[in-house]
Amino acid sequence: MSNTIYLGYYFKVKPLQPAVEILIAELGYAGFESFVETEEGVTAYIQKEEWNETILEDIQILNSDEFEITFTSEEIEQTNWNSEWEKNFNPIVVDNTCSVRAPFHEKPKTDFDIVIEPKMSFGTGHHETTHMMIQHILKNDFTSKSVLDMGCGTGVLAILAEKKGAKPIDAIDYDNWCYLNSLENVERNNAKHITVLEGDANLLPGRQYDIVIANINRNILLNDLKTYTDTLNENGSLFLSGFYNEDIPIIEAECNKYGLKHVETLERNNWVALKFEK
Ligand SMILES: C[S@@+](CC[C@H](N)C(=O)[O-])C[C@H]1O[C@@H](n2cnc3c(N)ncnc32)[C@H](O)[C@@H]1O
Repeated sequence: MSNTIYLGYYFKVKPLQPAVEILIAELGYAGFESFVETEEGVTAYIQKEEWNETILEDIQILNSDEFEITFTSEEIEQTNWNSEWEKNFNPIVVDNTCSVRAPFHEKPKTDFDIVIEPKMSFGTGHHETTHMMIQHILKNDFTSKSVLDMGCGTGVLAILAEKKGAKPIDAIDYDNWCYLNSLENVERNNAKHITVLEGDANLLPGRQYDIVIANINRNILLNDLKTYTDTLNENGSLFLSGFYNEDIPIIEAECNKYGLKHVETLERNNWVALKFEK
């Protein structure tokens, strides 16, 4: 997947309405391509190659006496999953059973149909790890199981878990963008049993689940495995991905330390997704 350099602009707007709406409209005309509304205003992103010094001069509301608007900016490197998707154009179909598609795709004839607008969040099914986690969810019984989707990205796995009958479901991501994107996608898919939370493993003490799903990366998983295990009910299942075949021994050893048994492995292009049982 290609990475793109974006400029992120963090606008503080007083009073908030209707200024934020006008600002977003003007920024959109000026070439900014995604927006996240915040408590103080809006964060807007533009590709660096689209940027030129005069762009902000055309944003009339910035010179208005009615509103007080200040901003800071920074350069960030992001994968724009929407443009990856537009390049590929096809929905992702996993095992002829689950499709993950953008709103502009036609509805495929699959048992499970998930509509995602990923913006900058990870989780369209293009990536091997998401694909394999979808396969695990499809193959396992989620009916009436309580589920944690840790590192939810777009919320795609939590949404599929709900479609497979799981409830209640917590979907957690420490990234504000992913948190907001998951909220949008949960609503877009009419999911009723998913609570989206912004945060990390620190939110877990006191919560219990039948199934924990975490597609993150090797180091974060190793660091947080003990907390995931504590949060898992007896006889519960843990699905892990975000690492390579050669990482299996270290992940397995850490899981064994907490009494988890490795029961299944999926592999795609050297990426793996493992199932453990407590
Ligand atoms: C590889 S993506 C997976 C997204 C989605 N679950 C999927 O399977 O496609 C990993 C996600 O984990 C989030 N993440 C990374 N470290 C985290 C942490 N310590 N706690 C919570 N979320 C984290 C990232 O923001 C990212 O959205």
